[in-house]
Amino acid sequence: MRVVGTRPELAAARASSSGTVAVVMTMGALHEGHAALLRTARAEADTVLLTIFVNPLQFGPNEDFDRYPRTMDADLALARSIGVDVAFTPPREVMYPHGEPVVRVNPGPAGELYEGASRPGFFHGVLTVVNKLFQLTRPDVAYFGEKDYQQLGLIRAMARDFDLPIDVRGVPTVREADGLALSSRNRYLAPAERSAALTLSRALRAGASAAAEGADAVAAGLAVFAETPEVKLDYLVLTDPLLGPAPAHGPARLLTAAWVGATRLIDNVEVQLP
Ligand SMILES: Nc1ncnc2c1ncn2[C@@H]1O[C@H](COP(=O)(O)OP(=O)(O)OP(=O)(O)O)[C@@H](O)[C@H]1O
Ligand SMILES: CC(C)(CO)[C@@H](O)C(=O)[O-]
Ligand code: BAL
Repeated sequence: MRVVGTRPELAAARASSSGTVAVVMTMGALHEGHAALLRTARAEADTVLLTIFVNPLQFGPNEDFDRYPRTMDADLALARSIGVDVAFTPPREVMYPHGEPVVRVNPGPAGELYEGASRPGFFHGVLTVVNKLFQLTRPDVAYFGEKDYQQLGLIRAMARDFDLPIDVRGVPTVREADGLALSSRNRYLAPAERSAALTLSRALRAGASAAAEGADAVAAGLAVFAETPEVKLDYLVLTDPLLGPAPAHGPARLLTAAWVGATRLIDNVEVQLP
């Protein structure tokens, strides 16, 4: 595996890549969710490129940029064990050589909902860095997790609307045995918070079961949140698979975000409306 941190090194590594090139973008602190993306890429593409960059542009002024976990040595060891070909680990000056970008990708109205409503500017920051990393890595295919479902949808929309010749593929959410969606931010949780964090996946499962029986998915999920008042619900919404209004029948998506102590977690599940 080649580890590169500059644009010329990345360009050289990219130029010598053969066949289908896949990219997996991350902010590091890799876990089995990231590993699933990398293994899928390894199985489906000839060259696998991993990017590790904690993007300051997508963090609000009071968010956790400074304390975001950074575990580079372990990340590179995991990537090596999966057979990643190139790891791009740019410092901030390499990604943003001219300082804060003046022009940013506008995520449109869907970027103002849910995560965008709670984290103003979040999707502008995400799509801007994803667009830059697409330009720098020029992949044929890119893998993103369904755990960040709204992010996946907006990246797909950006690829379509900006005519990017990139196949954006979603990978199902990897969970702990008890249902908690893996997330780098889980490592912030104290033991009691780790138990309370199960409220998110329990509420989503309750919502999905209720919906399958023709009952109200959101009401069923809210009932679960009500049992754990120490978990502060941000949103619990039923949408169509493209994040539009919930359909009357067929596939839908139930999305949630909540605060467990000082840690904000998100999760979502597919729901079938009879
Ligand atoms: N549990 C998971 N299952 C599948 N994909 C995941 C999972 N967690 C993260 N990913 C995906 O990995 C990629 C990189 O995500 P990121 O580095 O932000 O990790 P994260 O665990 O989501 O971190 P955070 O806790 O900061 O949200 C994204 O495409 C994200 O959707
Ligand atoms: C896509 C991403 C790497 C952009 O910084 C980030 O939002 C993430 O890790 O999901
Ligand atoms: N996992 C998406 C990136 C973020 O929450 O900042």
